[in-house]
Amino acid sequence: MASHGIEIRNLYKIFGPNGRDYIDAVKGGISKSELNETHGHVLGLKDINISMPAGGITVVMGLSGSGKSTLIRHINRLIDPTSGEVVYDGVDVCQMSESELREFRRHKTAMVFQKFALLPHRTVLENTVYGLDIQGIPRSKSEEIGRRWIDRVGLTGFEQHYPNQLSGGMQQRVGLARALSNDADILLMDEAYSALDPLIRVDMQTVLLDLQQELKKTVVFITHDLDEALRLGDKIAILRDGEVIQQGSGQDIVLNPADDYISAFVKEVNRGRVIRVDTIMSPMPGATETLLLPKATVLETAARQMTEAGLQSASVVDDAGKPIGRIDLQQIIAAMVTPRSHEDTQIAAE
Ligand SMILES: Nc1ncnc2c1ncn2[C@@H]1O[C@H](COP(=O)(O)OP(=O)(O)OP(=O)(O)O)[C@@H](O)[C@H]1O
Repeated sequence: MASHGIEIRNLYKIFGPNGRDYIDAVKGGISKSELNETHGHVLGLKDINISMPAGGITVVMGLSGSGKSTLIRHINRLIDPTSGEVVYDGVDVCQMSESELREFRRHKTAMVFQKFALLPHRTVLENTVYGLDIQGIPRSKSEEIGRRWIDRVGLTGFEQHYPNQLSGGMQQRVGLARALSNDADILLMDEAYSALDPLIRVDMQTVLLDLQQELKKTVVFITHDLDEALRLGDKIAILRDGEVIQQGSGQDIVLNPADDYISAFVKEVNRGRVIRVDTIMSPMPGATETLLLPKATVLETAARQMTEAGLQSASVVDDAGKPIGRIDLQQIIAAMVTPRSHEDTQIAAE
């Protein structure tokens, strides 16, 4: 099944009985607090425009209350917009009839929740095939599908266990197996890993990245954690007070934060795990070095390989293996150090 992207266009959500009446005021720049205090309505989303690539992971990031859940719930229309479009495969989800929407939700989308939402009296296998049961797929067929996904998320041997016999990470694996078993193109993950312990969380990120290599679903992943966003996101959109304040690749965001708010977020990031060698190399056709690094290699990996090989420099090659540039350790170290902020420079000058 070919994946399709999701186009969010001019999406507004104003919570309250007469949301539409305040669209012009919101377009005119009324603040969230003024809309609430003066008119008793809550600005959920303001003019959201995001292209979510087919077969890629789009991460929506922001602090509590920034509008992440409101946004993801528009994609399967658990929330109706005040205005705007959510286009999937040429069709605006917001204009679908009840029956079209039911089909869309059932066959094109799957959700993974933070609290797993597993049924306590059902086994791992029964939970995994729950969606298939609802679709009326015969048990013999659904169990075959369910067992396959249980195996893919690393839970073989636990089919007959109940959720309370499993750790949090294992329960989330069941949540993922259940979501994958209906073969939906769109995977919606709302803070799916936020309740997990840090190491388990990184494990689950790896599970998703490994599966995604092959499945290439259109994934929308909500998080408030920048490290998670950078690890998972082919694209990241950062929300604040219902607005997108920056979107792009993790590297774009780390290298060119749009404002002080995002600068503060990215300050603590390990730049060596985000910045790629082709971003900082000196362009130079023709291999001059013995070590060849693929262009998407991140700086930390490049530095490790160069150090292990006892080399000061390497050639950077494109996807076809053709040399396109050269990089040395000095460049890598310079790029890995966070630039001084305006404040630091001022303190140093005093
Ligand atoms: N049904 C509702 N009625 C009124 N206001 C709402 C409703 N749902 C959400 N909001 C408001 O919309 C804004 C965005 O909320 P949302 O839950 O989408 O944020 P979030 O980024 O997902 O936060 P969190 O990380 O805490 O879940 C908040 O100000 C919230 O209070």
